[in-house]
Amino acid sequence: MPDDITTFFDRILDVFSDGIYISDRFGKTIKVNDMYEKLTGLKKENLLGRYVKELETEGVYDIAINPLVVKTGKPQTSLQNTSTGRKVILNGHPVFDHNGEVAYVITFVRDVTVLSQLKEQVSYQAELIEKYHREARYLRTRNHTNTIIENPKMRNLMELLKRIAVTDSTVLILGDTGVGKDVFATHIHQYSLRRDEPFFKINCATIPESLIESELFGYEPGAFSGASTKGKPGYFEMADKGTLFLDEIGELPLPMQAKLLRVLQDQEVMRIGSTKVKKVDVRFIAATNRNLEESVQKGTFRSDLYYRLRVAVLELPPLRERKEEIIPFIDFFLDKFNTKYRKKIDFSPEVKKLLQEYRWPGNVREMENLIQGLVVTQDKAMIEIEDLPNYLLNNKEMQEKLQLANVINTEEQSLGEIMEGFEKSVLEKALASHKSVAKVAKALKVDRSTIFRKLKKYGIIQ
Ligand SMILES: Nc1ncnc2c1ncn2[C@@H]1O[C@H](COP(=O)(O)OP(=O)(O)OP(=O)(O)O)[C@@H](O)[C@H]1O
Repeated sequence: MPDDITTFFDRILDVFSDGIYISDRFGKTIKVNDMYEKLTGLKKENLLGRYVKELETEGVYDIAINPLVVKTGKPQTSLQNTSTGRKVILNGHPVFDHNGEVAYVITFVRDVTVLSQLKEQVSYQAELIEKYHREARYLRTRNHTNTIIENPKMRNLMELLKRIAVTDSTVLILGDTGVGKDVFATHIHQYSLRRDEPFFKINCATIPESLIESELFGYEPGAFSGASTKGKPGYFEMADKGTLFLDEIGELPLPMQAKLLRVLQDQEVMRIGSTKVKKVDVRFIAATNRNLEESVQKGTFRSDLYYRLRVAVLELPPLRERKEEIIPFIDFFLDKFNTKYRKKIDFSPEVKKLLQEYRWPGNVREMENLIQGLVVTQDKAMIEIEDLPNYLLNNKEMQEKLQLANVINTEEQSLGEIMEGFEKSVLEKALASHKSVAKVAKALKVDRSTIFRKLKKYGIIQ
């Protein structure tokens, strides 16, 4: 007996490479082709005669578009997750009766599991690229110095650094601007077990307050107006397995301090606009030139965060308190910039002496900039005091030190000559402030005739 048209119709449907699902205007399943079974893992006999709403309620699939097609009379598209874990794209079209009413809905179903996996992979790769971009950007801005100048005073600090580095604990680095907090943070990472993992730095003072949260936590696509449609991982996620250096932590706004504390404690982050919590494994190093204890008292820094951060503290003294490091630093930077600019410039002993006496309010950074400036701008082989920028010489304290530096010249003078020079400079200073021989004698507890004789001897009075 020849097959009837209905049987043929079924076979025709089975030829399609898309899944086909036909329901009537009430949502009752009328026809399902072979490909639909294959894509969804659902059997025809379990679907035919069943209502799509029922199937949706039972969780056979998560979304049905048929009711919307019936309601609007217009084609609809949607993404459906089937109970077998596949992702399919649905294209539902209305089929009208002679009254113009929707009689059937025919839905074409296409498997996009691979496509969506690819999409996920592409967005994962995009995140990786972003991460490497940021890392490269940071490395480019870093000075390529791996040297930490070590001398007996710094050795204790270096030993502490190495001991702390391997413990994986949070570190707080304290010190004035330019003392080398950044350099020390990098070294902690390099001496740690995470040395082959990423190292990121974020400066809490330079990121606008409104952006700090999204920079740290990242965001989901379209999480807020102005957010990228792709979404973005934050520094906490990007530094996963590695180290995150939070510079100028004292400038972090209070609401962010609370959120940071939670991350430090739980090692969990949630992107803005997401409901998913992500575990991260980050070692934190924080640095500040602020007195955090004072900030805690003033209420601008959370005490719980402060105590959580100060598990291990590295306190870097200002350069003026590390005097024995000044000459090694001068030699280090001279060598660095002479090599860089192909020059052979040196400093005279007087210049070196003067730089040892200088206060260095900008610490190592100030010295680095000074030496770079001199190497770049000077042509002579030996830099003398008069070649130094005025600000170094123009303050009273420096003038006095300079005077003293000129008095003490151990290379060419005997002890007697040095002492005489010193005595002369003390007497000049005393006479300038006390104005009379009698007062100088009284202040220095020496009789008047001795003072008078010495003032004459040194030519201070006639
Ligand atoms: N021990 C060191 N050896 C070599 N270079 C150093 C050392 N310490 C600091 N420097 C150099 O001095 C400059 C300032 O250092 P760094 O940026 O680490 O200071 P900082 O304390 O982090 O400053 P800020 O508080 O302003 O961020 C850098 O160019 C750095 O390379």
